[in-house]
Amino acid sequence: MRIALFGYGKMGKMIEEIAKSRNHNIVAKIDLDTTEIDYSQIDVAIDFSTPDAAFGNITNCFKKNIPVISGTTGWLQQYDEAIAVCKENKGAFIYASNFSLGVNIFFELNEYLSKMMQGLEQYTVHMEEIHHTQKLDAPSGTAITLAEGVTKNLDYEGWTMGNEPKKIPITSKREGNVPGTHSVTYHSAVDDIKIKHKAHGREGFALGAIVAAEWIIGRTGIFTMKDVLNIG
Ligand SMILES: NC(=O)C1=CN([C@@H]2O[C@H](COP(=O)(O)OP(=O)(O)OC[C@H]3O[C@@H](n4cnc5c(N)ncnc54)[C@H](O)[C@@H]3O)[C@@H](O)[C@H]2O)C=CC1
Ligand SMILES: O=C(O)C1=N[C@H](C(=O)O)C[C@H](O)C1
Repeated sequence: MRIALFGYGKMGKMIEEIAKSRNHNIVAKIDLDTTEIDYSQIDVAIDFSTPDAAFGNITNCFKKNIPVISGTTGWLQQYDEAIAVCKENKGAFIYASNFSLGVNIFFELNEYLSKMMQGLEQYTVHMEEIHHTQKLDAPSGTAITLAEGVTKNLDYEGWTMGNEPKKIPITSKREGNVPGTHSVTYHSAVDDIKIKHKAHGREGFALGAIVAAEWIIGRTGIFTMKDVLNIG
């Protein structure tokens, strides 16, 4: 597979390492200093860039009929617009707030637990995410996906980083080099029920993105990691 990396930062470099170990070719590393892109050499684009850059990178690829895997978080206010461009160009797209197998299992567990909590009014839910200090967005994309999973089953109206009624509170912490830790806690007067995922590094995110890129070749449409991993 001939892969173009949009964003050659921490994730771009990790994806390069894992892609090479699976015999793929990195044909372009696009970052801030890139002046020209030869789209004709690209089988699939993998975007781990920045909230400001993602939409342009992704939609330019759709216009060149290149399938896109996007892991960049913090740009989803433009998601629907990106989907429209993808459909116009009969493109292929996977966005995931988190590509790791472990977190995708955790997403399923979170939805299952929230279903079990239906009708148990004595419990309130809150979430915490901890990441490295260079992270640009808050809360994390993964925490937002977790909150969306809970609102499918419980009577909350979205999430808040403050203290708004009826919304799921999310606490974001930025510490050292933490790759990504997420927890969901149900609190009552007598106990807490807590589920937690802790990444030990970025390898899991990068491997998931490569597996998604391998999977999307030859397909047309908008997909999720559920389709790729066949879980849930
Ligand atoms: N979905 C997932 O599984 C994961 C998502 N992420 C997300 O991926 C994104 C990148 O994360 P990191 O690699 O840790 O960040 P990073 O800051 O190390 O790398 C981002 C790179 O994008 C570059 N960039 C800026 N403007 C660009 C443009 N116009 N075109 C191409 N590149 C451009 C920056 O110069 C930088 O090198 C973040 O949004 C992060 O939240 C990170 C890990 C896992
Ligand atoms: O910025 C990061 O590092 C990460 N971002 C993603 C997110 O916002 O959820 C995924 C992972 O937690 C690492």
